Amino acid sequence: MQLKKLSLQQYRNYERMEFETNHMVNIIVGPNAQGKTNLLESIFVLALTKSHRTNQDKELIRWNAPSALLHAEIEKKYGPVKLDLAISAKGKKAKVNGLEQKKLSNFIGSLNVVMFAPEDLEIVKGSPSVRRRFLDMEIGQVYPAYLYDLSQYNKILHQRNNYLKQMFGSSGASPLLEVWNEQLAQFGIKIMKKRQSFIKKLQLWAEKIHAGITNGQEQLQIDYEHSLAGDAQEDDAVLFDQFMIKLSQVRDQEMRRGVSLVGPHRDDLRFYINGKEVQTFGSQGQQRTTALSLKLAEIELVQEEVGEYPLLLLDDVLSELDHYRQTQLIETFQRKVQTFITTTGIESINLSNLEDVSMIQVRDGSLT
Ligand SMILES: Nc1ncnc2c1ncn2[C@@H]1O[C@H](COP(=O)(O)OP(=O)(O)OP(=O)(O)O)[C@@H](O)[C@H]1O
Repeated sequence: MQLKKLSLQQYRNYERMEFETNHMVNIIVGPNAQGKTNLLESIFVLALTKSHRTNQDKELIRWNAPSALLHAEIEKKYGPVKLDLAISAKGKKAKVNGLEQKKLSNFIGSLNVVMFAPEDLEIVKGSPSVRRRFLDMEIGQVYPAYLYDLSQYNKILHQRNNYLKQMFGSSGASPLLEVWNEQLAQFGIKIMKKRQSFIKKLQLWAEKIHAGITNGQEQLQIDYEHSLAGDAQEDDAVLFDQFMIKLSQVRDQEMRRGVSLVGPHRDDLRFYINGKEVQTFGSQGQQRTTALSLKLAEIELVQEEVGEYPLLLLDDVLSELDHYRQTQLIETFQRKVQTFITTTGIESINLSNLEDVSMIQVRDGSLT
């Protein structure tokens, strides 16, 4: 798929902006704090209705403005698609080809993007919540129904935690807790199964791509860590039983602590290079390459699942890669994946291998 047109109104530092492109590689150049990341972020928001860098939607609206409007025209395999997203204090309104979508999950997936930004190093180095967010964002744009299950799970989890807090210190049977347990297990296993199958597919691509980037020197492995024993790909009935047994095992502990201790809200991912854990033993370069391999694997995975390549958004990361890795990246994707690259100076980018490039200058929320 290709982005042909993007217009923004009252979005971050853009009062009004229109941008058209027919190019596969689009380089967005400008000094710091001019709006380069804001522009990439707006494309990401049009894909997922959420920013990659904040959970606070109101930060996306230009200061002192009531709402932000985002519009994109995309060329897809089966024809053009127009997307509109309005963000205000009341919430979000989304339209596909002029038709309002009652559920945002019906809007998500119309545009697919893969963003690689400096903060993605946190997927490897940061806390488990960063990795869960990564999983949720990526799975959600390929299977929007996953987002519904996730929101149901989070609602049940929230209510169950409130109940555990009320029950704090008590012991004995609690029929209400049994009801929460069944619901938690029911939605919990849906999420775990989706995560497990996504990670298995991601692993296949990431391993291959990582070997390519490192000239065959490094083998990357991704492990899914979850609350239940064994493979989360088991039968629903088996997983349900395992979930319920685990809940009964931690019951006293949960009562004492007043929090839910079992379920996908405690999942994590582990990365290994040649058998050694990257988070603990990997160099800065290996951690960065691991994050890059994951993102590039996602591009292939989206293509496999959706039937079209997503857009690739590279926020200030190309200059961080050495010449060999820049060339690998560009040569792999430049003819098939429309790419948007931000940089403060084009001298840090190896332009010699690039084809079909457009250069856009950003100054204080305006493009030239
Ligand atoms: N809601 C908002 N309303 C108006 N301006 C905003 C809003 N949010 C952020 N900004 C402004 O946007 C600018 C930052 O833009 P952005 O993050 O896109 O910078 P950048 O060009 O990517 O810079 P860098 O090269 O430093 O990453 C800052 O000047 C910031 O004050």
